[in-house]
Amino acid sequence: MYTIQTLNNIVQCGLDVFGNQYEMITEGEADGILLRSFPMHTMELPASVKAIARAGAGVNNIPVEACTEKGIVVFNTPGANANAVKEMVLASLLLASRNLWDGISWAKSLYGYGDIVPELVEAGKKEYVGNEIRGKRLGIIGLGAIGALVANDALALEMEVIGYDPYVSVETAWRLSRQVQRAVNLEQIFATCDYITIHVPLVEQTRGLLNAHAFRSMKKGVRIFNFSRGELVQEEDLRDALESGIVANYVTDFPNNTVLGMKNVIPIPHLGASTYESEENCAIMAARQLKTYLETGNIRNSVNFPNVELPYFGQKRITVAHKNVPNMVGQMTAFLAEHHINIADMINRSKGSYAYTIIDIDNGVDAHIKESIATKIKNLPGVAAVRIIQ
Ligand SMILES: NC(=O)C1=CN([C@@H]2O[C@H](COP(=O)(O)OP(=O)(O)OC[C@H]3O[C@@H](n4cnc5c(N)ncnc54)[C@H](O)[C@@H]3O)[C@@H](O)[C@H]2O)C=CC1
Ligand SMILES: O=C(O)CCC(=O)C(=O)O
Repeated sequence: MYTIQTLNNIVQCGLDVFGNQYEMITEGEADGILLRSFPMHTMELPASVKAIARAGAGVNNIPVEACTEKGIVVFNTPGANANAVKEMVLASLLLASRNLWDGISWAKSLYGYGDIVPELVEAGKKEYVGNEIRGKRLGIIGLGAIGALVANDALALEMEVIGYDPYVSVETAWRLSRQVQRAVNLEQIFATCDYITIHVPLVEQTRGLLNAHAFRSMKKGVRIFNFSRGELVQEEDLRDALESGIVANYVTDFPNNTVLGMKNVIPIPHLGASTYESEENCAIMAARQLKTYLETGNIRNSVNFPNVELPYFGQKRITVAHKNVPNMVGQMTAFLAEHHINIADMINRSKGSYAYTIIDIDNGVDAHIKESIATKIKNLPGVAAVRIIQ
């Protein structure tokens, strides 16, 4: 029996993945945590927690580094909500270009004028003339799951597309149309684009990516779209750029009180991933990854540990989350050798400064011996967490 704590509303089809061997709780000690945008940074993590699954892409709401040190595996759901965000970006391109936000607000304000409303509409519509997006240049910062989808569809809308992503993955590169131009630096995007959309994670390196320096390099009248995270944009610098007209519109999925007070901001209440389809995709994927990890120790789509999969058929298994330093595996297997325990299968993978090892042992080993070996491994310097799965 495992316990899962949910920190946000998770759609039922995701919860159904767990089945009757799981207890779902909203408070208390759990083996796994399932969440969306709940801010976990100030939360006390019980020692019982083995894994955290984010039903979504961004993990800036989770204390990933602290989790890694404790051997807690953090998962996200890459690509599961990318189409939802892409569609929102496409809608926003038109929303901002055609002055739809102001035009619709004005049209609604005509309620009560009676029969002259059509006349007022025709007389007033000249205030809301916009631009077409065909032939305009779109700059995409971050060509991951979302950025790549936006790039390909913007080409289909006959935009010229240029992307910047120094870390683009091979899979994404394969999915990208060859017509997407490659920027070698951000300046190339800033200096030449009519529209700029950001699709990068919020990390220290990207915080304040759009700042005074960036705005100064941009074409006057550029329209900016932020469906990634509010903190990627330096707010006070944005205010100046909006006031001076360098930025014609800022469409953001992350409104706060400061940004709401700025002119030409189009605020959207974090609806990028809010489609029934994407909520289901994310919840199911997150739940499956969490369940698989708890039951088999196999890791798929973790942001802090490597992908590690060894087929599991109910055999005895030891899993170890540890630092990526020499002789870790040697020391672990030495403990098994001391007790004459045969290793049936084994795998070790690393990701950055951490690694993860799965050791399958022959059946028939006494429980107390397994516990004693697990304790010895746990006490090795550099080991963050040990589990025995049986
Ligand atoms: N508004 C919403 O509801 C949603 C927001 N998001 C946000 O969008 C972000 C991106 O999501 P995905 O495309 O699914 O993630 P992803 O991980 O597939 O793509 C991110 C891309 O950014 C690139 N990158 C990282 N640092 C960069 C830098 N300094 N300069 C240029 N490129 C850089 C990476 O190489 C990667 O290709 C998420 O981290 C999240 O914050 C994601 C889903 C929903
Ligand atoms: O769960 C949500 O609606 C937010 C999605 C999001 O921001 C993400 O996946 O990074």
